[in-house]
Amino acid sequence: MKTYKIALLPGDGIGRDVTAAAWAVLEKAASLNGFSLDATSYPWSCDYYLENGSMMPADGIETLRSFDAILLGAVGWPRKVPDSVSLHGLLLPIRKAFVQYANIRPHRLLPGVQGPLRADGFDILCIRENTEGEYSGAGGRVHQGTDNEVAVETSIFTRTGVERILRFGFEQARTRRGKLASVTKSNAQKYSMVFWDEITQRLSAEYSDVEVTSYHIDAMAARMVMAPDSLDVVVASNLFGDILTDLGAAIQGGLGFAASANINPDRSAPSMFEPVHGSAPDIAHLGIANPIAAIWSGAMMLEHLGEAAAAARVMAAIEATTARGIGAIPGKDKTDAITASVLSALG
Ligand SMILES: NC(=O)C1=CN([C@@H]2O[C@H](COP(=O)(O)OP(=O)(O)OC[C@H]3O[C@@H](n4cnc5c(N)ncnc54)[C@H](O)[C@@H]3O)[C@@H](O)[C@H]2O)C=CC1
Ligand SMILES: CC(=O)C(=O)O
Ligand SMILES: [K+]
Ligand SMILES: [Mn+2]
Repeated sequence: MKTYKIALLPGDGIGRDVTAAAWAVLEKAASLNGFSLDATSYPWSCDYYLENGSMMPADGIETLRSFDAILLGAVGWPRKVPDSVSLHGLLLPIRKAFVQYANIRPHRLLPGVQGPLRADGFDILCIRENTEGEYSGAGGRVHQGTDNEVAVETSIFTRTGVERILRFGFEQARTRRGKLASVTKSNAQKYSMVFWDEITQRLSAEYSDVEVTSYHIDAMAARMVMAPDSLDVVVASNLFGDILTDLGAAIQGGLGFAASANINPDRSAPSMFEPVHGSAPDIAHLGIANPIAAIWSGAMMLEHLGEAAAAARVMAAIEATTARGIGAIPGKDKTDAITASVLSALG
């Protein structure tokens, strides 16, 4: 039987609950579809940091490299470890080291889910640049603690990095409704964002079948709320994509529904699948985290592994669950009840 090796990184807070839920669903879907998933779980997290002084061991990246894919929950526990330390100690290094440059985040209303807008049929795909830009980690602080203190954080945009994410966006648009929205702020940021717009323009000639429009990030935020139907694929830098995808999550009914895939399109290293949300300290330990975002992310993992039928089975089970009203209203159903419903809907 075909077996895929999966690294599980449950992380912190609700990351642990939703990863367990997703794993139960994925294992059952695999067995129903005639393949198996072999999990190795790593405790890398803020607790691990408090015990060991780092978010993962020095050879953590090399350990992960041998897996077919990584399933992650969420990383961060700000009461004990600064978020800048936890993020730059685990999540961001994995995305960069494995060249997971395309962060794919689908936002659509599941059956039975009522978002805050009148946006029936809301269905967009955000493509977020995932390895450079505003999250490059280039910068520093000097004269700390004095009146002369300076903090500098430089966004890095490379031709390779911008071109490959835009090409990825154009390709995705081709498989959907043929529209690409490229998001910048090139009126105010006159170097990096003008550079991005120029590359968008140049590539548009190669993808003449795709209708491409450039928007400023502020106008895009309003458009996502006021005219979401006008959008199909949205491509943006690391920071802009991060913000827009929490907005997309809100429009689709909440962070508990928003899935994501950190993809290495060349398959030269493993890709990583995780919900858009974080560790949600405000609801951790209450057993009410919505596992649908994590389960959907797991379906994206199956699709990436080439198990399209199993992925479709998981999506159908999620949709059958929300269509029955289970998990459809944030906070109403327990994590376990939603998971049980998805499991039984698998068949
Ligand atoms: N990819 C990752 O691992 C991410 C990690 N983080 C980290 O997570 C921690 C908390 O960050 P926040 O800014 O509070 O964002 P968050 O996404 O954890 O929570 C924001 C709000 O959404 C709610 N929420 C999130 N997921 C939910 C779910 N599955 N079901 C129901 N409600 C849900 C939370 O209760 C909270 O009110 C921080 O340490 C942050 O750095 C944040 C975002 C992504
Ligand atoms: C870190 C974070 O907020 C994200 O990846 O969406
Ligand atoms: K996450
Ligand atoms: Mn985010």
